[in-house]
Amino acid sequence: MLLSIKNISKRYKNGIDALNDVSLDVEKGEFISIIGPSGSGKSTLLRSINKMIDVTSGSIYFENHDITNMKKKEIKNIRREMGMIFQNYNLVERLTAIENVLHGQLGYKSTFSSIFGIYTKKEKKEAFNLLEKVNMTKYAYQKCSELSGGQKQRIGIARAIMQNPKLLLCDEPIASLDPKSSENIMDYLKKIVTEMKITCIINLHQVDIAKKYSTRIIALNKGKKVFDGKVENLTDKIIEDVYKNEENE
Ligand SMILES: Nc1ncnc2c1ncn2[C@@H]1O[C@H](COP(=O)(O)OP(=O)(O)OP(=O)(O)O)[C@@H](O)[C@H]1O
Repeated sequence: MLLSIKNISKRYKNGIDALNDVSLDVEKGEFISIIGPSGSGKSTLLRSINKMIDVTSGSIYFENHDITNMKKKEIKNIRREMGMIFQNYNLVERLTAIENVLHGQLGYKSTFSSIFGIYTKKEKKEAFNLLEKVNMTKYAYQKCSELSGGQKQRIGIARAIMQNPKLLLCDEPIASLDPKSSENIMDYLKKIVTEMKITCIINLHQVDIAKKYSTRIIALNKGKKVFDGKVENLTDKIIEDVYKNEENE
């Protein structure tokens, strides 16, 4: 088991219950989409997994280690194992595409090497290989501020994979993209994680995309898990129920 979440709840300081007794087990190699209306707790769930926030109760196990109450130093080690892809890309805009991909290695470097951007030949080769996988080699030396959204997200994928993660967490990776670029990004993502056998959990607004690419879908509503199963079991009726109260949110 790669990840095991047992009965987690999250109450923010303002009293909002963002997660309510959520449990799930993730096996290696799964491609899981998390769907649900705005405010249902999707981002909170991902942020709990990579320890950006602490849960209020319950436990999280990563590779059978209890990571629920980890200290800061240990969290750094865990984060190396978990790549992140963001809606707003989180690239360093003034740096080139290849420099951003190399940044994926920062978690493994000494402070000295990271400050001076010192990378080995092997790391540079690996970064170029990844640029090739997302078909961005010809933009290697272009500043990220000059790239389109879809191109930026391709760099975001390469950077996350550069980190050599066991788990890839994607928080609305296509929410800022048009439908064509969205499919393009999902194609690259799916191809790379399948090829490299990386487990993937992805927050998505688009149910059709979730159905097309996932091996399993989890639906949240008001912080509760209301569906967890194979794509073929996610009926239109269930989808309707999951999103029923969205207009009231
Ligand atoms: N840092 C925070 N402090 C207080 N409340 C928060 C915080 N982050 C999220 N919330 C609240 O927790 C609930 C769940 O939010 P979350 O962002 O996890 O939902 P989501 O499903 O990812 O939504 P969206 O699809 O709109 O991104 C919402 O009611 C939100 O307002």
